[in-house]
Amino acid sequence: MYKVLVAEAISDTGLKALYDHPNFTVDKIPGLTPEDLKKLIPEYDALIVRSATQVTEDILENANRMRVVARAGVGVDNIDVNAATKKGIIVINAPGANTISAAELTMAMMLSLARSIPQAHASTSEGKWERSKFKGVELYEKTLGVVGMGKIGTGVAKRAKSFGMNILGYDPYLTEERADQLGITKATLDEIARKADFITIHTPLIKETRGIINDEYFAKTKQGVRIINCARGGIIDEAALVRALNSGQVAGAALDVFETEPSTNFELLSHPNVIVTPHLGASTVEAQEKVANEVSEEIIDIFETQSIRHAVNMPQISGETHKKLQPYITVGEQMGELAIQLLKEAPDRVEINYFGELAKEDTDLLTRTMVKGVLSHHLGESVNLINAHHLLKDQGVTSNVAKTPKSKGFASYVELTLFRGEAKTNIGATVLNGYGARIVKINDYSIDVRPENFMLYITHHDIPGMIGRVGTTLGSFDINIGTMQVGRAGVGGDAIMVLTLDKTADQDVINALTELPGLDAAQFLELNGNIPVYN
Ligand SMILES: NC(=O)C1=CN([C@@H]2O[C@H](COP(=O)(O)OP(=O)(O)OC[C@H]3O[C@@H](n4cnc5c(N)ncnc54)[C@H](O)[C@@H]3O)[C@@H](O)[C@H]2O)C=CC1
Ligand SMILES: O=C(O)CCC(=O)C(=O)O
Repeated sequence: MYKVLVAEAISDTGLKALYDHPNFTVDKIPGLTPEDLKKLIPEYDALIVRSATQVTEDILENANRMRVVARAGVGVDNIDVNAATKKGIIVINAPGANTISAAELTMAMMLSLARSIPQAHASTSEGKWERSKFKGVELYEKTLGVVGMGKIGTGVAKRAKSFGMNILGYDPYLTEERADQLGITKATLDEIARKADFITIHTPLIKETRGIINDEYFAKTKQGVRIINCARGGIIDEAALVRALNSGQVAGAALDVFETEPSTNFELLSHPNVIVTPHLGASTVEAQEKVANEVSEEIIDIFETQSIRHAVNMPQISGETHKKLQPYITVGEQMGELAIQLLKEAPDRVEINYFGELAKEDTDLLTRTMVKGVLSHHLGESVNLINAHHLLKDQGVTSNVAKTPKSKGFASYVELTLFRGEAKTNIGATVLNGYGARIVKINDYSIDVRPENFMLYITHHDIPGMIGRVGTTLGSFDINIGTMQVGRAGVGGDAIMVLTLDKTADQDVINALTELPGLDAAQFLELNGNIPVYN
């Protein structure tokens, strides 16, 4: 049974997949104090939060069973992703599930700002009839600057276009082609300041965006600009915003998010030209069902099939790259497992060389897979694809990855070399079209082996009768040979034999083999075959 802690008010309908699953128990305990969460967390395999729970390093310190922290939403700034990575915990989110709700709230905020709807409502409900006080502006033919043209920014741009607005978009990833496609104009942040009547923020809160809208920026904006933030507090400097509102440089601000939440910045919250909501961007029935459903399904997949889709602390690769790497994933982990057994001790240096077509791809996932294979020999299940790089560094192992797009005998070829002082072992692999993955090099000998769970690695002299003697010896122990491959340096010289066996070979078998004339050493190799699947 996997235990999931839901630490916030998250849609039960969305969590249904988890509630109904026979392998999961769910405890929904919203409103835990940090101390209580820290006490409870060691019992759980997964944690689901929204934005109110701070998942800090201190809380994660005791999360020894935990494999997944799920953010039922987009922004993961309430989760210490680095601390999670160090502990090998996957952090997932639900990108896209609340895009429509956040975009619609932004439109509601913009219309409310343009027509002072909340202020007019407050006045009217007090019995006043202040028609001239609440004369607004149209959105039609106004310029909207969208800072951050990701999913929500794009959703806002599309909706604002239908109101007849001219859209300026700023995003480091926005291309001219994409802007043309959307019917908007690609702009800089300064161009938005100079030209926009409304500015809306849709970036994450990161080092680069913290305080990006500040005194200096307001000084460049059009007088009377209106500003909306339904992304994250802290992107707009609140003190600077109050100054700009007081001076009239900013005619109005609509804020769903704040530097600290719940906000106590009453100078801002109660400013007559400010509209505020308590972080409601994703608070719709639909978005809450979608985010909860998305993270529930993904948690089940991670535990049941090791399939990870939306990890924020994993390399994100395109579907196309994923398709090209997939055939190498299993053999990559096996290469690591074999190499560490052959080296017989922990490495102090790891080298990975990619050649040919593979070298043209983003191979980080495959590199992590190999490193995981190496490290799991000594570190067991505590190593995974999330913390593989981190643990390697932690163990004081240096690593180097080199890529040569020129092919090396095969269309694609990858070689893993482990070093320990003077000792070294290397394993090369490729994927043969239609035949699957093959180990094609071991310790500089050319070979052709399809890896299996039980293998035997023999070093010997290239003399007649060797293969027969090994076969007879294994037969005498009732061990069936699956495949047998021989590689040699030259006729009559040093050689290796790699066999796949139908069962394990114990020390008695190894002793019997090493007594054979011409046989130097025999080593039993085992693969665990704990191979993840990626969608
Ligand atoms: N108020 C609420 O309840 C909600 C708030 N959000 C917030 O909205 C943000 C955006 O969400 P999505 O659009 O789904 O994310 P997204 O990842 O699709 O888009 C973010 C965009 O910001 C861009 N960006 C990053 N740094 C930038 C910079 N310095 N200047 C300009 N653009 C920059 C990125 O390139 C990306 O295109 C989230 O990070 C989250 O914090 C999301 C959902 C609900
Ligand atoms: O859970 C929530 O309502 C907050 C949504 C949000 O801010 C996000 O998804 O980034």
